[in-house]
Formats: sequence, structure tokens, C-alpha cells
Amino acid sequence: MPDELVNGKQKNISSIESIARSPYLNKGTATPSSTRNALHLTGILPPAVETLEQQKKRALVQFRAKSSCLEKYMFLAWLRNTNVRLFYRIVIDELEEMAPIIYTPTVGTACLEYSHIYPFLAPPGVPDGLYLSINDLPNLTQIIKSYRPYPSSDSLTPQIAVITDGSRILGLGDLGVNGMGIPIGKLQLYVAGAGIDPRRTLPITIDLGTNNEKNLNDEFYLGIRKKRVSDDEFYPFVDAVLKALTSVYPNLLIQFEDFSSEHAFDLLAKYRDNLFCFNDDIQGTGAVILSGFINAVRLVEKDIHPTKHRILFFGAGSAGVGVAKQLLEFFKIEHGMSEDDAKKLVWLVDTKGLVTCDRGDKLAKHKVYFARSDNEGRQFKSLMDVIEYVKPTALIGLCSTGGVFDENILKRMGELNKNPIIFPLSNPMVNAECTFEDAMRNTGNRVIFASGTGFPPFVEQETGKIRYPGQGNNMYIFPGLGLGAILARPDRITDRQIYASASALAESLTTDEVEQNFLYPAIQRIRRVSAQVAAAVIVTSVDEGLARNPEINSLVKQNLPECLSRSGEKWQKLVKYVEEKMWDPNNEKLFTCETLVEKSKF
Ligand SMILES: NC(=O)c1ccc[n+]([C@@H]2O[C@H](COP(=O)([O-])OP(=O)(O)OC[C@H]3O[C@@H](n4cnc5c(N)ncnc54)[C@H](O)[C@@H]3O)[C@@H](O)[C@H]2O)c1
Ligand SMILES: O=C(O)C[C@H](O)C(=O)O
Ligand SMILES: [Mg+2]
Repeated sequence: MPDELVNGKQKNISSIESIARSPYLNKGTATPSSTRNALHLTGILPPAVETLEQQKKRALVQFRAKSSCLEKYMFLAWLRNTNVRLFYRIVIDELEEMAPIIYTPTVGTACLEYSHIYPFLAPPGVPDGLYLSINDLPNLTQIIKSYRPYPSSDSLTPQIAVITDGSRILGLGDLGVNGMGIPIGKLQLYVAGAGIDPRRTLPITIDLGTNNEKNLNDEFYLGIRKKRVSDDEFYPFVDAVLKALTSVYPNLLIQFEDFSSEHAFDLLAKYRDNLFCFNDDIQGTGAVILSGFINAVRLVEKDIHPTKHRILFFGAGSAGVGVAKQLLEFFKIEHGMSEDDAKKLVWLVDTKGLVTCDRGDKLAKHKVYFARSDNEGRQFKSLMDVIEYVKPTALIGLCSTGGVFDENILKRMGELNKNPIIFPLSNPMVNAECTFEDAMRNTGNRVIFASGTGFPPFVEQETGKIRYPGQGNNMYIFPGLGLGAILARPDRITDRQIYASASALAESLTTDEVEQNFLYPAIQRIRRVSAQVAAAVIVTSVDEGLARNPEINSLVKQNLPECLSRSGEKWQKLVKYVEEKMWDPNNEKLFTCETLVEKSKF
């Protein structure tokens, strides 16, 4: 037999095996009989040929029977790594039930336990994400090139990477390499919420050590066992990773996630103008909270003029400062305020109290901009003292300390305001500054509320009316922002694109949601909402002259004014175009299993 034929046959065998074993292509019990025969799966699979719906039903029964959220997380992780299509069918259809498992709060527990649950998340050979440690410095490019989450037949060039160094995972602190759960969770929302093809997502954890003693002393800890490296090593290593990534994947969008605040601000400042990237905790959170704030401001407009708000941030890290900066844009753009006047509407509090210029300590760089100088030498330490001084209309918690908006604080906010705006945004749920129930009870049900992790609805005792809390989480922004950027391909993510994402999100509520005083759209509608957010990002990048995708340019340019106003037929057409680009687990064209079998004539 000629060599080519032998090779040809070997190729067939290996491609057939890779279909049967591919977490992406295999359909498990939904594999049709003809394909089973071709793949030699008859006898390996039980005889029944099921539909995706039947598989989903069984998986849901198994999922719901799990006794803890962590077990549910592990079950879903296994499903994702063995049957991609079934996993995403379930996550997309049941997002309200699944989001708290694959994302906050359970992803927080999973990160805390990551080194303990690790081998049970994926079958051998299926990676959960890309690990790059400081020891890999000489080989970064090679490691990145060889990383294949699926067999090479279904590997595609990644379009979006979420990268963390595990140093500030949610409000849980430095978790080192255990932080891998976060890039994985974020990218699952990219797929479920914005229809990015799962094969085009790249979760990355860089390991530069950890200062978490518990991890360092844990016999099962999976990261390198040493203290975090100094900045002299940190910045060159991150730079080398980014260079290697972009040399292998030049169009890759990079989302920085859960870096400690100082590094988060520095990395953003260093790369925002020369790399296709954004920081989710600073810009994504800024945009999502701006959006909720815009809707909250509308709700209280008859009592408080928008420019008369007094906004108190409890927590002055990457998220607090990121949100505060984003809010300034709203006052400047929508209300014509000068930067100085807008800045006067914001007060920051950190562990030492109100952030002022003359507090006597050396302020971290990112706090200096908002430090107050109108305090006439007075300093305020406790939150209550600051509240008495500022008399805030809005209280925003981003301090990672659960329960600090206690009964007294909430009551006082209720006394000061007809409808106090209270956003306990820290994650996961145990770190939320207050619960929805406490906020309702202590303000006579008058609070305007959004939290980072979703709380259950509250039933008003007197009326029996059900009140739904808002979820102010960047998950409403990053999927749409990323999708829009991937489609338009601007050179960089700009402030205007971020602002457009926030304002499109604020406008995305249905009449029914507006009537119910929602601040954010229902999570079940996330794909539609992400399409609107993505379209707004696309239009802005075309208007800025930054979009490099010719198809997008020709589609948008001729209808630019209508698209910029986000109304009318042309805008709707663009949103539909974006929706049609979304990956869907039921789209057979994307699962070439049968076609490959047929072509292989085996
Ligand atoms: N809802 C969302 O979408 C979202 C997005 C990003 C971050 N977050 C959450 O925000 C929190 C903060 O993130 P970060 O990156 O800004 O973290 P960070 O650690 O950099 O900042 C925390 C800030 O809170 C202050 N602080 C801590 N304890 C305090 C206390 N008891 N009293 C007063 N101030 C206190 C610190 O001084 C610091 O300024 C985290 O819990 C994170 O999960 C939520
Ligand atoms: O991950 C989240 O749920 C939101 C945010 O990015 C965070 O760091 O808390
Ligand atoms: Mg984050």
C-alpha cells in the first residue's frame, strides 16, 4: 500500500477518534445511529438515541439533586469539559439558576477550594485554562502555541483572553493560582451571554507566587510555592506574557481581571493605548454601575436634580475609583458639568476614613484624584461620621467587607433620603455590604438597590408585593463590550466605547422592566442586551475611525447618524446582525461531526 494511503487512512482514524473524544464535537447519547457506526461507538454508548432536550432534562435532574453549590459547580465543570454543547444549552436556557453557580457567588467558593477539587473538573488531557508561571519565562511563546483546549481538529484561534494573577479574587484576596476559576467563569459568560464561540476563549492565570499563607502551607496547593515576586519582576513578566500572546494571536482581545488595585491601574495605564485590552474591574464595573446609576437617577429625578447627587463610595480600590471616574463622564456628557464640579459630587472612604488631601498619610496614586480638599482640616473616620458630614443621596459599597452597611447606616440613609440609592457591590455574597432584605426593612422598603451578587426577591409584608433587587455586576457589560470589539476590531478600547456600552445597557430595559423600576434588564435577556451593548461599541468605534473590520465599516458608515442615536430601523438591523453572529449550541453548522464522518468515507 502506498505511503500516502497509509497516512491517509491513519489521518482518518485519528480524525474519527478525535470526533468521538472531542468535548466540543461529541454528542454523547444524542449521536445518531449512522454516526455511531462510523465512529465505532455502537456498543460503547447505551442503545437509546436521545435529543439534546432529553439530555438536558436528565442533566438538570442530576444537577438539582446535588447537595451543595460546590458540587453543582463541579458537576457543571465536568459537563463543560465532556459535552460542550449540552453544557451551554443548559447554561443559556437556565441562566438565572446557573449564573450563581458558574459565577458569583459559587465561583468564589470554587476558587477557595480549587486546589482541592482540581482533578475532578476535567477528564485527563482536557485543560481548564492556560497556566503561565514565572518559571516559564523563557518558553512563553512555545507554551502558548502548544496550548490546545480541544483536539486540534476543533481548535480555533482564540478571540478573547481573560487573564488574572489571582492577587485579588472577588473580595476574597490573594488566592494565587486558585484564581483560575475566575477567567473560566467570565469566559463562560462570554459564551452564554454574548455568543462567543467557546473554542475561541482563552482563560489564563499567571503565577507569580502568592502571599496567602494558607495556600503556601496547604499540601494540595497547585501553584508555585513562594511569595509574590516584586514589581521589578512582575511588570517585565506581564510584559513578556502579553508580547508572547499577541505575537501568537495578533487580534486577541485581552481582559485584565482581578489584579490587585495598584497593578490593575498601572497595567491599564501602560497598555490601554497600545494593546487591544481593557480592565474589567475598573472599566467594566465603571460602565455597569454607571448604567444602573443612570436608571436610579431617573427614578428619583422628581425629588433630586441629577447634578445635586452626593455620592459616597465605601471602598476606594480599583472598583470604587473605576466607578467614580465613570460616573463623572455621565455628569460631564449628559449634564454639561465641568470636571471639577462633577468631581465635587464624589466622596471616597477607605480603611482610614474619608479620603482627604490633608489626612496625613501617603495616599495611593489612584485615590489622589478624588481626595477632598474642602474638609477644612476635619477628618472623618467612621462611616456614620462620614454620612453625617456628606449627607449622601447614594451609598456605594466596594470595600469587600460583608455587613458594614448595618442597621444604623441603612436607617440613617432612609432618614436622609426619600429613596436612598444603596449599592452593596462587593462579591461574593458574604462580602456584600448589606443584604437586599436588610436594605428594604431598614428603609421602609424605599431603597433603590443593586448588589454585585444577586439576592433573592423580597416580599413586602403589608402589600404582598414582590420586589426584585438589581444585580450591578460587570457581567452585563463585558460580554457585549468584548463581542462588539471582536466584531469591529478597533485598535484599542476607548473611553467613548466604554461609555457607549454603559449608556446602551441603561437603555436596554423593556417597557415592562422600566414600569417595575428595574435598574438592570432581566438576566434571561442577556443575549439581546449584549447585542445592544455590542452594537453601541461597534458604532462608536466606527465613528472614532478605529474599526478595522471592512464589513462592519460598510454596514455602519452609511447609517452612522441613525446608529449613533440608537433608534430606528438601521440600528435594529445592526443589533440583529450582531445577534446572528452569536454562537449557539443548537446550530448544527457549527458542529461538523456528521460532515466529517461523511467526508472521511470510513
Ligand atoms: N459588582 C461588580 O461588578 C464588581 C466589580 C469589581 C469589583 N467588585 C467587588 O468590589 C470589591 C473591591 O474590589 P477592588 O478591586 O476595588 O478591591 P481593593 O481591595 O483594591 O479595594 C477595597 C477598598 O476598600 C477599602 N476597605 C476595605 N475594608 C474597608 C473597611 N472595613 N472600611 C472602609 N474601607 C475599607 C480599602 O481601603 C480599599 O480602598 C471586591 O469585593 C470585588 O468583588 C464588584
Ligand atoms: O466577578 C465578579 O462577579 C465581578 C467582579 O469582576 C469582581 O471582581 O467582583
Ligand atoms: Mg473582577
